[in-house]
Amino acid sequence: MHPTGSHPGLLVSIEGVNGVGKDYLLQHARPRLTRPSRTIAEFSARMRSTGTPGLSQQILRAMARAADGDHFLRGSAPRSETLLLLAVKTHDYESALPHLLDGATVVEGRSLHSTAVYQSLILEPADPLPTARRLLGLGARWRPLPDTTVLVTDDLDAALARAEQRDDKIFTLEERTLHRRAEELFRELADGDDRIRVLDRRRLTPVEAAALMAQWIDQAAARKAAGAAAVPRPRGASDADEQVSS
Ligand SMILES: Nc1ncnc2c1ncn2[C@@H]1O[C@H](COP(=O)(O)OP(=O)(O)OP(=O)(O)O)[C@@H](O)[C@H]1O
Ligand SMILES: Cc1cn([C@H]2C[C@H](O)[C@@H](COP(=O)(O)O)O2)c(=O)[nH]c1=O
Repeated sequence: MHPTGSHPGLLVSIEGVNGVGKDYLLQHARPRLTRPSRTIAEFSARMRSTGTPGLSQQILRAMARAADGDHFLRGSAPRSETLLLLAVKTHDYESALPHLLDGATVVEGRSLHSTAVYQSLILEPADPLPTARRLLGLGARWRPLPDTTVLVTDDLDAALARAEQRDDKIFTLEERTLHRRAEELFRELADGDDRIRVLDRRRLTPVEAAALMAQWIDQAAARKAAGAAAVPRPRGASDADEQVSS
């Protein structure tokens, strides 16, 4: 199987370390978008949500239990955990596909780049970049990479302080180191990849940052619409999903 991503809608991901403002900026950017959009929630929001858990929530909750609350979902089986996280992101795409086929913009709060970054740091801490690229390639065999990615960056201490305040918890030194390395690795993956645009909050007010995010998504959607040929909706594509919200 080789997914081509040949759906008329735009698949966007928002990436970046905890507390950088992915969710905050997206909430302010979405009302500015000129096309209808849907969102796929970040992992933590999904694990908190109530109601009947769907497949991805069940996987994430099982992983959180096995990891005994570890912030990065680290249990004792990092390879299996990596495959499970790739399965979650594949399931997210399958859930979003009906909307993408209808031409909607779907915004993923974290996508395959997050899985590649965090899991490569866990699997190969001494030299994560080649593993991160391999994991992106592996994920892309099962679902397309996003058409465009907005990597949000900020002063790391400021970002982590916001996450700590929001969650009423303090990161350990080891967690802070992992966050710092994740920030570096996100940037390394962005270097030379024209599908990733870096939104540096240090140079922008929140209003400007949200406006720029909306502008980039609109531009990418317009490019995609100009190039996309209509594709038939596959038989059996389901409208029922639990994490894609309008
Ligand atoms: N410009 C801002 N002004 C005020 N509060 C902000 C701003 N940006 C972010 N915040 C707040 O900081 C906290 C972290 O932001 P947010 O939840 O958007 O980060 P995130 O990147 O989605 O993090 P995570 O990956 O941990 O979910 C939130 O409580 C959010 O409301
Ligand atoms: C996708 C993904 C995420 N993580 C980590 C990254 C974060 O620290 C947490 C969840 O954060 P959220 O933004 O609040 O949802 O999980 C990971 O370790 N592996 C992954 O594949």
